[in-house]
Amino acid sequence: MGGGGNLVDGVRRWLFQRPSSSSSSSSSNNNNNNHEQPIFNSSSFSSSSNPNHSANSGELIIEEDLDFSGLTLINVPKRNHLPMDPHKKGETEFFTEYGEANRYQIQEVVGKGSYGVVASAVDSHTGERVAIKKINDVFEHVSDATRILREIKLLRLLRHPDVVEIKHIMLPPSRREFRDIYVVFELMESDLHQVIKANDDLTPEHYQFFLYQLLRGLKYVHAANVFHRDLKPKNILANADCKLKICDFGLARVSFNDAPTAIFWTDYVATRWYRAPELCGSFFSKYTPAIDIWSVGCIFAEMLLGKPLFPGKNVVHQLDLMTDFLGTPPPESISRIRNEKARRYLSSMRKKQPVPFSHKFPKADPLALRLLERLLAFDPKDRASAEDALADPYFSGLSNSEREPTTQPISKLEFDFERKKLVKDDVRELIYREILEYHPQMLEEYLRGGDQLSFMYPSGVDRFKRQFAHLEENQGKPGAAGGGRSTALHRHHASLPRERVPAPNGETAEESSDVERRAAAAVASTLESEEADNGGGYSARNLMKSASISGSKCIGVQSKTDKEDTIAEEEDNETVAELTDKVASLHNS
Ligand SMILES: Nc1ncnc2c1ncn2[C@@H]1O[C@H](COP(=O)(O)OP(=O)(O)OP(=O)(O)O)[C@@H](O)[C@H]1O
Repeated sequence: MGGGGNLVDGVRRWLFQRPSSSSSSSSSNNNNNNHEQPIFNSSSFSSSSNPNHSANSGELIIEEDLDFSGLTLINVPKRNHLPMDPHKKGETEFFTEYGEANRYQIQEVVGKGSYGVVASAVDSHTGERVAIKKINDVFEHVSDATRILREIKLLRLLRHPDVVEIKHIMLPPSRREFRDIYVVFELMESDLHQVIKANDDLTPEHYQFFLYQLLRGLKYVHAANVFHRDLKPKNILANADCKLKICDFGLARVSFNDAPTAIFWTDYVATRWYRAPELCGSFFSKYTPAIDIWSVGCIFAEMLLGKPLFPGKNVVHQLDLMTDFLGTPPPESISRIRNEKARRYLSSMRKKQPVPFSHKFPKADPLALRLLERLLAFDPKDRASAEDALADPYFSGLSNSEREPTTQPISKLEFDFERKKLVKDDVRELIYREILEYHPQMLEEYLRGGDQLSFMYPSGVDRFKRQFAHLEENQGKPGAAGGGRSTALHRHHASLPRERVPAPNGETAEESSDVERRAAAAVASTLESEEADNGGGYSARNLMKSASISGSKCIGVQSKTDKEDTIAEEEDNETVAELTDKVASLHNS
C-alpha cells in the first residue's frame, strides 16, 4: 500500500500551515508572521523544553487548520471594558489579562473526566472555537493537585502538532485562595475511541495516517524523556479530517538519568487493556518508552479489528490473552520481568504457539502487520522505538525525518517538585506560577515580587463558574447542552501514595533515594511474606493480589453509564470467590 496520494498530500498540507490568527497576548502563536511556513522548524523545536521556555515565547507555530465551515458560530456578548487609559500601552495590555473570561463564550459540555467538565467555547478575540476544561476543587487532595500540575507543566513544555495544545490558563482571582482552574485547549471534535466505534469503513490509508501521527507524537514526547503511560483510544483526540492529538498527560512522568532503576509505581493505574506485559502484576519497574509503544500497538490493532485486542478482565486474564496471541515468551524474556509472581506465572504456563498476525487480521496490509509485530513484541527490548517505527517500510512515501522532530530532554529543574513532599499551599503556589506562564505581565510582576496586584483585579472566573454550573445542571434535560460524548465520571479519591517516597523537608535527593529504597524493600518483603503464607508457590491468585495492591491505593474512576468499559478496564480489585474460581479454572486448563 505505502500510503495513498491523498494522504501524503494531507500531510504536506499540514506541514504548511497558515499561522493562527488567534494569537492572544498569552498564546504561543503570538509572533507568527503571515506567510505560510513549515511548522517544523528544528531550531524552534529544539528549544521548546528549555526550562525558561515560556508559553508566550512563540517559538513554535502550532498548526491550526480546523475546518470551521460547517459550524455555526454563536453570538459573542460584548466584553465589559473597565476604564483604562488607551494611551498607556502597558495599561491596555495589562487589562487584556484581566476579565479574560469575558473573552470566551461557553457553548456546550463536550466531555467529562474525573477532574472536571470540558466545554466548548468561542474565543471572541479570534472567533476560534476552544475547549475549556474546568478542574474543580484542585487542592482537595494534594496528589490530585500534583497530577494537575504535572499535566499542565508537561503540556506547556511539549509543543508538537500531535500533542494537544494548552492555549491559555485563566488567571485565578486570588493567588492564595483559588480552588478551580480553567484550562483553555484547542478544541477537538472527538476521540479515537469514538472514531473506532462509529466507523466500520476505515480504509488502509486511515490506519496508516493514524499510526503515523501517534508515532510521530511519541517520537517527540520520548525525546523529551517523557513517558505518557496511559495511551488508549480515549486519550487520543481526533478530528473529522483525521487529525489526531495525544492528550491526558496526568499519569505521564519525566525520566531522569539519575532516577533509581526500580521505580515504585504506586500510582500507576493505566488502563489494563493497553498495559505492557512487563507491567502486568508488577509495580516495580523502570520507566521505559517501550510501555507506550506497546499501548500504541494495542491501539493500532484495535483500529484494524474494530474492537480491543486484549480486553483482559484482570491481570492474569490480560497475560493470558497476550500469550494466547503472541505465544508464551522465551525464557530469556521471562527472566527479564521484574515481578517475581508474573515471572513464575509465565514460566509455569503451558506452552502456547503464536498465532500468525495474518490470521488475526486477515484483511490488513501485510506491511502494517509486520510493523504491528514490532510494536507488540513481548520483550520491551525487542519493541521498536517510535523513531524506528517511523522508518519502517510501512510508512515509505509518508515518513520524512525532517517533519518528525525531536526535542531536548525536559530540564530536571521543571520537575524538582517531584522530589519533595508538598503540602497543599506548595502545590497551589506551583500551579499559580505555572498559570502565570500564560500571563506574561503578571509573571514579570510576580518575579519582581509585586504579586499583590493579583488580588486587585477580578479575573472573570466567577462568570465562568456560573456558566459551567448552569451547563452541568441542565445536562441530560431535553434541549440542554448535553451532547457530551463522555459520561460523567466520579473522582474517588483514596489516599494516593507518591510514586517516590517523599523526602522530609530539607532532605537531600540522595537521602530521598535511600528512603525510596527502604520503602521498596519494605513492600518487597511484605510481598514475600504473603507468598510464604501461601506456601511459596506461584499462583494466578498471588499475581492478581499484588496487582490489586497497586490498584487499590489509587484513584478509582467509575463511569455512570459506560460501565462495561470502565469496570472491565479500571478495576483490579476482585472478590476472593472470583479469584478462587479463576485460579481453579487456570489450573484445570
Ligand atoms: N481539547 C479537547 N477538545 C475536545 N474535547 C476534549 C478536549 N480535551 C478533553 N476533551 C474531552 O473531555 C473529556 C474529559 O477530558 P480529560 O480526559 O482531559 O479529563 P480528565 O478529567 O483528565 O479525564 P480522566 O478521568 O480520563 O483523567 C474527554 O472525554 C475528552 O474527549
